[in-house]
Amino acid sequence: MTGGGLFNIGDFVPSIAWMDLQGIQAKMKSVHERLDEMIKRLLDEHVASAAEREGRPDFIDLVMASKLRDDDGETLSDVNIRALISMKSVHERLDEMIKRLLDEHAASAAEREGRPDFIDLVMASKLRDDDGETLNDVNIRALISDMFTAGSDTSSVIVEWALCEMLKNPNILKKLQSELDVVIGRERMLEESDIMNLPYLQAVCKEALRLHPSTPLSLPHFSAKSCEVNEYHIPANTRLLINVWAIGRDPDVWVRPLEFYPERFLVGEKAANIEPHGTDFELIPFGAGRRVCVGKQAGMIFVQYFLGVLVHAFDWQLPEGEKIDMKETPGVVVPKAVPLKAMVSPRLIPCAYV
Ligand code: HEM
Repeated sequence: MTGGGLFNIGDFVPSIAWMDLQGIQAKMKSVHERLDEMIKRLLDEHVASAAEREGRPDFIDLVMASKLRDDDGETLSDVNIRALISMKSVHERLDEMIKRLLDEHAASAAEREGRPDFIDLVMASKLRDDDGETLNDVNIRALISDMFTAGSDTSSVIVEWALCEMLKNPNILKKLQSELDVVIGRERMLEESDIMNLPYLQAVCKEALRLHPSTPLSLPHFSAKSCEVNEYHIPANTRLLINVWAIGRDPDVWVRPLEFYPERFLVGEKAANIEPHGTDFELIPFGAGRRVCVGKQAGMIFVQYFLGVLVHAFDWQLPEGEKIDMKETPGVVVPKAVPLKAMVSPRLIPCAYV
């Protein structure tokens, strides 16, 4: 999974792909060969134990049987079957984890009496079918799986970048902590409902998304047909990348573009009305248009909530002699090359942490 997300120059400049300059293709090939060997061994063991399953075929027996069937003219080859098993095992582990989470969630329903959370609402919608469409258990687990895969790293890298920017600019950190103290106080933790009363926290998060968008080249798009965009001709079947990172640093759009300056998003400033939801093209960390991130609202809440809690509940300091290295490391999501190391100390009353 990590290899699949690496930035492979050959994917973007196909004429030099054969050189495999970073050795990524060779590495991926060797990983696949090892996985394929392992699955071959598994399949051999499976064949050897066929007698034990007599009359109780499992998934692999059924897939193997389908290899022999070709009423629709399509059959699975040995390679297809091994690829299917490799993806299936990853999905099965994630699915098992989500099933356990849902069981735990159901067991603690009484504690949430009158305060339904996201899962309670999704589960309730399973029973509603006024528009003729309902979610089944598999749909719900897939939705939660999407939240884990598409929503975890994308949110956590922004929080880390924002903390680094603030540790480099302690006045911003102090200003944010004072806003949190005035609005929430020091006797309880931040709650999601506080976010709308915290304009400086919102501005800090937008500024982090501007300078450090989680997916700097968005996700690749593909032109099914040829089209014209802003007088540029885009041929059919072309892979398109949008440089969100460069748009966020464009000096024609942003005043002091390279500076971490959250105030630019406050009332009265030039960027006060710019929102990152895909309608203002100067700031599109979630993409825009038909394929805009479906989790953009959730993503904004995750980032604002996690950052807000961390900054409100703790004082942050760099260890003696530690310097922040702001280098990025390539990937679909761009984290810091050197993870942030910091020391935290509590700043709320002790019972607020329970
Ligand atoms: C700060 C957090 C997040 C960021 C920065 C982010 C960013 C993005 C971006 C740039 C895209 C591609 C948009 C395009 O193709 O133009 C995308 C797509 C997507 N995101 Fe997110 N995302 C975040 C959180 C989430 C969360 C929490 C979820 C799930 C609940 C999610 C689910 C998805 C899905 C399913 C797509 C594919 C949409 C499609 O192709 O139609 N994302 N995201």
